[in-house]
Amino acid sequence: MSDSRPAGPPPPIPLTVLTGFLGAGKTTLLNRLLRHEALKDSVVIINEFGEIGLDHLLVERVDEDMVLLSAGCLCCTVRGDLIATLEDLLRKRDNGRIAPFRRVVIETTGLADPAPILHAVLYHPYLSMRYAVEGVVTVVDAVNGEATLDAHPEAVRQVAVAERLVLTKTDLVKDADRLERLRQRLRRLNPGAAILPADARVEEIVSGGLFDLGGKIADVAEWLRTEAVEEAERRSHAHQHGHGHDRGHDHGPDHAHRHDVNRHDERIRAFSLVSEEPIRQGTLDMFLDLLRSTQGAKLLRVKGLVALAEDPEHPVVIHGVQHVIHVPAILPRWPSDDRRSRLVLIVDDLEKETVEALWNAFLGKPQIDRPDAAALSDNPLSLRR
Ligand SMILES: Nc1nc2c(ncn2[C@@H]2O[C@H](COP(=O)(O)OP(=O)(O)OP(=O)(O)O)[C@@H](O)[C@H]2O)c(=O)[nH]1
Repeated sequence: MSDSRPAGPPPPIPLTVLTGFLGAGKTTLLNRLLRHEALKDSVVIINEFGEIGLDHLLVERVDEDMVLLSAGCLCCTVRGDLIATLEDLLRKRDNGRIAPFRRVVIETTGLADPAPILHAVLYHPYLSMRYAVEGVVTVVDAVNGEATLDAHPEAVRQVAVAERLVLTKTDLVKDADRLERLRQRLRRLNPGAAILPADARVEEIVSGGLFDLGGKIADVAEWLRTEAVEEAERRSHAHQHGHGHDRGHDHGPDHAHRHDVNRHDERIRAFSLVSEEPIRQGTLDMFLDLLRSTQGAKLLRVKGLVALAEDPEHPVVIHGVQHVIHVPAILPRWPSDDRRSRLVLIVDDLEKETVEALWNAFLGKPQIDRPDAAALSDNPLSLRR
């Protein structure tokens, strides 16, 4: 029997989460994004508490839950379950009841933690095949940003999990030092995220991630940004071991903050783990599994590019949020000459040494007074602090 349908699953649909604190400028940015050709056939999902002023955009009702935006995008409001909404969209798309949208943008409410939204997709066996979570874009208001970060841990987490940070309202801040202080704080919270101006090109804001608009692998090195994380680690390390003698150090306006461990964002840090040698699949799985099960709540974000010993030519992309670690893609080739396995972790109140000890133990790197991999797998609680 002949079957003319193309073999294999359809390419995954890129999904972007747009977040940012109340009034930061999410809707303003979204409106600009949706006017761009690249986002024309998008679906926008807005959760029920989102006070988004869509009236001027609406032209036509598609069904009771959806409206067609003038930009050629569909918009729906999540009243209940996000998973059900994402499934329903696929069903309607697959049976031709709605146009074959090319991207989903989820705009969260200002107080939302974006992690559960990423979980909903990454953890779901079917949705994780059909949607490609491209990442989180977090809008930060330059006027209120510092005060918001001080007062609201949700805002700190929104910054920490982002792939890209868009700084709005810089036109209202005349004090360049103040702006630089905010930028430095954002860089400390999430050194791997690009900080973009509010008028950045649309392609930079939505497509600098793991997947391009056609669902293909895009610039993974940019997505990972390990160099930025390593540089931030070096600076922080140099800072702790002598004041101001490293080249990157300055005693700028943020200096005093670095020693104030009571600030919520002092608990959040980013670091990288590197291996020069390819890693066996089983070892990687065990490491990630143990990390996830023992430290999941403290893992805000895990990203990585790993050379597997079984197939070193095709690096594996690791993508995780808290206790969910997902392997979305095996790349057809290395994105650059750097073929080291690299993991970038953004953690809340977790010491690098704890994770590094686990990593080294699994990779068989000898350490003083540390158990080896066998001891760890025999007693998975042995490294918990
Ligand atoms: N001056 C200036 N104003 C901006 C900028 N971006 C947004 N705004 C203004 O900030 C206000 C809030 O913007 P919104 O886009 O509604 O913010 P939001 O994050 O969607 O707000 P909520 O949905 O209530 O959380 C509006 O009055 C915007 O016009 C900017 O870059 N510069």
